[in-house]
Amino acid sequence: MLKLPVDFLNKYQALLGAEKAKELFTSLEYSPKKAYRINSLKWQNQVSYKQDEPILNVNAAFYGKITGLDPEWVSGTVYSQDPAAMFPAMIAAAKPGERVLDLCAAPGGKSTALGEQLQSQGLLLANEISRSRAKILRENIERWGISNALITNETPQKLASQLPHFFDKIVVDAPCSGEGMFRKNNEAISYWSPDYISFCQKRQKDILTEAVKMLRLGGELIYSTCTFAPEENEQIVSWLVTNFNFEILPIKLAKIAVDHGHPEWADGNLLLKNTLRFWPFDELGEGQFVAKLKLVKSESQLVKSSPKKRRKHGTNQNLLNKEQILLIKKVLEPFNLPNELKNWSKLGLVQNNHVCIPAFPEVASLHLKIINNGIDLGILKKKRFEPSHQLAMVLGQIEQNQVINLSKQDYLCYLHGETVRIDTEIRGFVLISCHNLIFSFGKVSGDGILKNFYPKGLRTVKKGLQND
Ligand SMILES: C[S@@+](CC[C@H](N)C(=O)[O-])C[C@H]1O[C@@H](n2cnc3c(N)ncnc32)[C@H](O)[C@@H]1O
Repeated sequence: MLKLPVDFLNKYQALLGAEKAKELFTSLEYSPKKAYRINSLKWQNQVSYKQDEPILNVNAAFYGKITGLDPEWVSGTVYSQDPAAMFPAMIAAAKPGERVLDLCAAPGGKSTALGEQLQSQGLLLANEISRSRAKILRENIERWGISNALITNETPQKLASQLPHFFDKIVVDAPCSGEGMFRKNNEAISYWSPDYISFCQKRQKDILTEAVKMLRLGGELIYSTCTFAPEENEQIVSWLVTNFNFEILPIKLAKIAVDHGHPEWADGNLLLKNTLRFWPFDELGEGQFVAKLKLVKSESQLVKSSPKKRRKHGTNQNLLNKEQILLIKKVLEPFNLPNELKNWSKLGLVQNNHVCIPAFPEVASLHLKIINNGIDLGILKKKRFEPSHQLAMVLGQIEQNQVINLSKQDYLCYLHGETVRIDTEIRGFVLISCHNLIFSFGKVSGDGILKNFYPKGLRTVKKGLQND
């Protein structure tokens, strides 16, 4: 049985009334319902998981449990996510060509969905303040096959100083007191106190103050948390409306009943009813709050509505020369290229022998900690080119011919970093799949040995294999 803090129990009894509060406390005792999304960027879309319980309103999302060793996950075909947490990105509804910022992005649940919505057109800036979490964010965005993401490891303040009025949409999935996580992660209970809620509220205001600076006039801000606390939800939205020129937009959901924001828990603004509240007792997932706001015009903001002119610096990045193009072409020739790769020879830039197609070329003149910019194509070595893991994941978006499909046994050995013996006429770089889901590059030598190109940092430990 969960040991909930007395202040927490009293607070929600007062807010919800005894009966609803009891429903809430009881629901926190149940196991969370697992769910996953299928990646529409990947052509296969063939997954072995059951798809008979869809999450209404969210594209290609279903209740069900997936595991991190399955080819579906390793190939970036599915992403495990709490069902309610799928809604903020769905509500953001990014359109191809837009500039979208996911300001608090790791591990990447929202970013992967936003990248999918953009369909490789426009820009997704996925930012994460924590270095270690930014690394996980990169892995997830890479696995998903997204080619137009700039991944940064910055504070909101630093980003805002470089990119004023720049984005069409900004998602702030804010760090919060995590009351919605209580049943998933009991540790969240130990952090809880009224003071912690105040601390979170202050941090949310700080983050949002910077987010607003980066939004263009008419742009949309999607604010979400996974907590129930009105201080971090309705009261934050009221604060945004009072201090900046925001309008709270209605959110339409079909065929499901969710609770709405409670004006009486903030300043009484009736438009707070436009916001959404997912409670665990709704059985739509963990706790989640979502608001969609539009930055409407005001005289003061009109003055500074265009992106800041940037000084040109030497970027130290060069276009590909003829010799480099030939080396890369030799490797890419056997593969079918998705649209965003078709102009690689013109768009590719080289820096310290690394070749990339930047999602945001101008970023070189900014002062930001960049984790990845667009597609890392690979690395130029002495008279040869070695393709990157990210390239394999982007190529996996469309049907390929130069593929070796491994048995489940060989697949598990490959994930562990072993070389595998295979019977094939193909030589050189190949895409590697299991259940026809592409998850890596490999290289076949003359004696039928498949050299392992699965990145060392992603390899599984032997223990995982034995348990399978
Ligand atoms: C709720 S999580 C984001 C989850 C993510 N959007 C997803 O869907 O996978 C909040 C993130 O905010 C980050 N964060 C913490 N403090 C922050 C701050 N002061 N400014 C910006 N981000 C912060 C945390 O490291 C964490 O990764």
